[in-house]
Amino acid sequence: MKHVIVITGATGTGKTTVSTYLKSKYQIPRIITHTTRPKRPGEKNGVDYYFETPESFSQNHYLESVTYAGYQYGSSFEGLQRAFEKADLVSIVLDTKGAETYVQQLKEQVVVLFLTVSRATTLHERLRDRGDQIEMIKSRIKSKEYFRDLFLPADLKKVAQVLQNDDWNQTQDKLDELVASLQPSSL
Ligand SMILES: Nc1nc2c(ncn2[C@@H]2O[C@H](COP(=O)(O)OP(=O)(O)O)[C@@H](O)[C@H]2O)c(=O)[nH]1
Ligand SMILES: Nc1ncnc2c1ncn2[C@@H]1O[C@H](COP(=O)(O)OP(=O)(O)O)[C@@H](O)[C@H]1O
Repeated sequence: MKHVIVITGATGTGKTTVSTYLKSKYQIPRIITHTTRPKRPGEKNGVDYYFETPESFSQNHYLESVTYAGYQYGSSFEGLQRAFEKADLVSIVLDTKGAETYVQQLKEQVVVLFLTVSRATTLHERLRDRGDQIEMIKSRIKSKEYFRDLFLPADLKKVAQVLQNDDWNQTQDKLDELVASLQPSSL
């Protein structure tokens, strides 16, 4: 059976870093999602996201879509299919609302990884160090979606694995264990 690792949690907890690690170490492709958010420096269309206008965003077929801090984000059926053509185990980075929908839609095909850090102020520092514009950081951390995603939603408690991403070396060890548990012989 094909599986999707859904990586979720608040902005700055390390979701993209985790998906990049899974891709580079284990060739686990990431489902590329669509957004109307402006590109950050260094981001590439078709690699980090499919960057859309509000008009082009509405043309795709979504398994789920959300508004997050004023921009639209959505994961298309085509994106999921493209990733499954490459591998039986793939990942996707979603807000917690998207993670809930993925669990409802794909059920036991989904493995949820909820990322946290022990101090929320660490997240602000990470966003600044990542090079996000100060105005973007301010509006992001004021958004209700940012606050919501600091906590694991009740309906994901039974299915999610919580990963505290304070120390990157420890996180890598935990990811290595997770991937080993998902190898075909263990499933
Ligand atoms: N539900 C849903 N969330 C998404 C999708 N694509 C990205 N996200 C989430 O949208 C939020 C904002 O993403 P982004 O602007 O890239 O900020 P970042 O989390 O700071 O890197 C994050 O929680 C992402 O995980 C999607 O297709 N669907
Ligand atoms: N364990 C960690 N320790 C220190 N910095 C980290 C750690 N994990 C990720 N980062 C850094 O924090 C920033 C935010 O990570 P990112 O993966 O972009 O988060 P998200 O996708 O959840 O918004 C990036 O600059 C990343 O390199």
